[in-house]
Amino acid sequence: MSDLTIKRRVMIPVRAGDVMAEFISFNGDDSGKEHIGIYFEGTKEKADDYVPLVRLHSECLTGDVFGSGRCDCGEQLDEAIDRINEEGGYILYLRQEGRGIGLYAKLEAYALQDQGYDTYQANEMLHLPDDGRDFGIAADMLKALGATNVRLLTNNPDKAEQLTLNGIDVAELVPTKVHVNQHNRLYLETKAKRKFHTLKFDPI
Ligand SMILES: Nc1nc2c(ncn2[C@@H]2O[C@H](COP(=O)(O)OP(=O)(O)OP(=O)(O)O)[C@@H](O)[C@H]2O)c(=O)[nH]1
Ligand SMILES: [Zn+2]
Repeated sequence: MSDLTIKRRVMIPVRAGDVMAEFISFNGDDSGKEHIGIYFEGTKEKADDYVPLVRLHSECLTGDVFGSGRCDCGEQLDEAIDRINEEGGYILYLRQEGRGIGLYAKLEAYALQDQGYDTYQANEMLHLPDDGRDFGIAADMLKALGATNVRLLTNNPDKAEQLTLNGIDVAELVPTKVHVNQHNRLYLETKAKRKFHTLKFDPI
């Protein structure tokens, strides 16, 4: 049973005012992480069998804020805003930087990747989990929001599995586009190879 409740909903015009988004804080998360829910009403008319489109987005300061080419996070966040603003639903912005190891440790991992280790090996070299995220908190947030039946925007099967195990019905898996460039190709290929992300690549 989830102990999370909604604390506050505040409307914020994002994308220079082009998109209205409601930022939602929660009571009851003792991690102190300040995970945030973001609701988009949707610009498209909703069908009778409408199910909200949901993106669980793990924080990535380098990608989300600075548009780093080493990963695909910034592009995926933009894509999620575009699609969810159109269809209606939620982005859960989870403060799980570096797949849960934190920003400083992610920079250590990047330094090891520059020496030839892959993204998961680099975490292991630092004696850290290759993916330290727990999506149970996302399930609790969805329950607090009353969104227990969702369409999930992801290529990561682990997100759907963890939501399902925690009582959320994932009605559909909606893949994101593959945002590949010369810097992040190995990062993306490694996700597909090691963690079974559903990514189909075209040659650059
Ligand atoms: N440790 C580590 N974390 C990374 C690296 N590159 C990106 N990340 C983190 O990986 C996370 C990516 O999160 P998401 O985009 O939500 O999820 P995903 O698991 O890639 O799955 P999708 O839903 O398919 O995008 C962010 O927290 C990034 O900071 C890396 O090389 N090492
Ligand atoms: Zn990133």
